[in-house]
Amino acid sequence: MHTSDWPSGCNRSSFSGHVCNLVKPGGNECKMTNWTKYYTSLLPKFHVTNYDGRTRRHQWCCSDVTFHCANEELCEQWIQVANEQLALLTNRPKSLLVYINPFGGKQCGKRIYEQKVAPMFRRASISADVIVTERANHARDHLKTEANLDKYDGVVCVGGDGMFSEVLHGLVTRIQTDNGVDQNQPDAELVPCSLRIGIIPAGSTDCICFGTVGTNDPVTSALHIIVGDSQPMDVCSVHHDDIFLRYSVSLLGYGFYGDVLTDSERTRWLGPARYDLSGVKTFLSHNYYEGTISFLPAENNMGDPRDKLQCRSGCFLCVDSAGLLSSVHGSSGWSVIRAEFIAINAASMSCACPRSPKGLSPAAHLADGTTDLILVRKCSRLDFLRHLVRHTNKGDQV
Ligand SMILES: Nc1ncnc2c1ncn2[C@@H]1O[C@H](COP(=O)(O)OP(=O)(O)OP(=O)(O)O)[C@@H](O)[C@H]1O
Repeated sequence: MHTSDWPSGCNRSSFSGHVCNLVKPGGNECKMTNWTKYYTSLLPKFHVTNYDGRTRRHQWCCSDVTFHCANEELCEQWIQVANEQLALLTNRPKSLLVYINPFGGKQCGKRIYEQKVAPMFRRASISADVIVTERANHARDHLKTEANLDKYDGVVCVGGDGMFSEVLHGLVTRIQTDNGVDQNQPDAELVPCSLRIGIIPAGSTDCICFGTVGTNDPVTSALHIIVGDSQPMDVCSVHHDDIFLRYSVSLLGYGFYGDVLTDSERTRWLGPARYDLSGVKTFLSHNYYEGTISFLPAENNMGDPRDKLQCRSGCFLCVDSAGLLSSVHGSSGWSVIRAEFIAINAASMSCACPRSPKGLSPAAHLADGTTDLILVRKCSRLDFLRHLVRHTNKGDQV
């Protein structure tokens, strides 16, 4: 609504903060003799749409609620109280640093942000500093060295899993460097990061967004960010000979999935279809790898790979993630498996995505301090194909 539509006598400065619009009475609704103010806000009034589709169940959309008031004074009071209540919601971000990958997925990141997300942030009075990345690792390097993190309540990445990974690496590395923690030490205790990372899905798979929110919808993600939702996640570090390699929050894949991802990078120009092509090529090559896996079996954890409930934002088990992490012990010692493997996978979350709506490990928890190890030993192509097909349509992958 433009300011020219406001009723005369209505002073814009008195309606600052999260109160978004005041609109003049009009249309069929307004038959009152006194002039009436209509107050439309982005108070946390949204509703879950009643789609039946399997990916649309978790979709949120904005809903405007109009309050009718008989006199101006009362209306002013409502607005004041609404603003006061909104100011009390300290978990809502006020200032965000946004990185957009213009080349992720179908190369729509910039448009998605400008057309769908930015207007919602504006309505919610969130200020955003936007950086459109100019090269791979631009966001990571900026966060590591340059970004003034004190200015922000959170960092948002507009892109896919690769962009999320960049932001995660940049942020975690910056916090450790600032606090003198050596990431090369596998048992170093990392300093937690107070900034939250939001994801606006604009990539090819968007597995981390899908696995946490339940849908890949930019509007839903923007609303989660606006209302200050947060979800802790297990972050797993990968080291080789006391050298830190990288962090992973979703799938750590050696063998089949590692080969698919490596091959798909060569055909990035194909967009999301590159995963299908690389998947077929890698499947036909039927490579297997000899290896030794050593792992500490988790004990006392409450989740089970055959649990029916999928862990999402707000999971009761993952609420106390720090407590869970310290209570998960492998007291019975290391287990060792030596074999020939087609795939060695460690899933720290379900790894659900639109192609595999339940994911590689449907019941994996987002923040229970454990990872689900999925080992596929050397087997026939047909058996491996059966295993792959199970990911796309079965709740029970075992
Ligand atoms: N401006 C840029 N030019 C080239 N590459 C970029 C740029 N910005 C980011 N990248 C890189 O592009 C890679 C892929 O980006 P992103 O994850 O957003 O999309 P995607 O790979 O299509 O989606 P997904 O990871 O969900 O499959 C990231 O690893 C990131 O480092």
